[in-house]
Amino acid sequence: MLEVRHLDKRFGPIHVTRDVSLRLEPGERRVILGPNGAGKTTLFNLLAGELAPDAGAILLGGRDITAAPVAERARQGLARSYQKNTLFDALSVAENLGLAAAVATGAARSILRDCLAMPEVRETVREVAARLHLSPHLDATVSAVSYGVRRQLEVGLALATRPRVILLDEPTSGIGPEMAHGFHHMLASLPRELTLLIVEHDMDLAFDVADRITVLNYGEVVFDGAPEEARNSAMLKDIYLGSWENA
Ligand SMILES: Nc1ncnc2c1ncn2[C@@H]1O[C@H](COP(=O)(O)OP(=O)(O)OP(=O)(O)O)[C@@H](O)[C@H]1O
Repeated sequence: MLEVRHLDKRFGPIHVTRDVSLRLEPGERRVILGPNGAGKTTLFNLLAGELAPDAGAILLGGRDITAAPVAERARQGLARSYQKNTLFDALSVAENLGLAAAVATGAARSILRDCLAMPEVRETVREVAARLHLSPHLDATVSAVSYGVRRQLEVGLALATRPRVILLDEPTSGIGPEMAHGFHHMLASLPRELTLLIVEHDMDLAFDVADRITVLNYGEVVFDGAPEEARNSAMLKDIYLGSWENA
């Protein structure tokens, strides 16, 4: 569903993405792990089209999207969520979801109210809210909801575009460990038509959702395998010294 071939990126002298290759099957839940500065966010930026690689190729559903702009990738079913806040604070949860759904279908009008007046948008909002446990918060203004709900909504915005593949950049960052596990179980329960690629900092959380784990270190894939293999890998224990022991 998503394939990365020999991707390479440098920022001046810093070699941030080194010959990265990945292959995600349809419906797969893949977690990218790696210590600070390993190149996880850069890889996401390359996949989403926010950065251009120096070499390598990206294929979505077999089609080469390496040179496709962000909007074109989105049209082809690639969505991403960000670590940073991308929500409209003054709008309600439903309006945020509605806007994402309407923009994705090309149905957005100049007046926001129109979005939620459209039955197909309302249906998407209802469905996404139910999947992400946001239904009780739909009418709340975003500025009034908790940090955890905001993070759920960030994922909701990506889901509302009805993508085939979602890239989630540390969806649980800043959330306490108990809520983070709940969040990951919620991600794990998303429909299998969706392929998920999740950057996660915490190995323990990765085990909640991952079918397969890829570990980046200094921009390079140093591990690609099943979660049980990751759990038993001496090399990964070294890379993650400390945080791994706590996992
Ligand atoms: N635009 C840029 N210009 C120069 N260097 C950059 C740029 N973006 C990232 N880097 C460097 O590339 C390396 C990888 O950064 P990146 O943010 O991709 O890592 P990460 O694995 O996502 O880290 P974290 O877990 O801290 O978010 C870092 O050394 C960073 O300083």
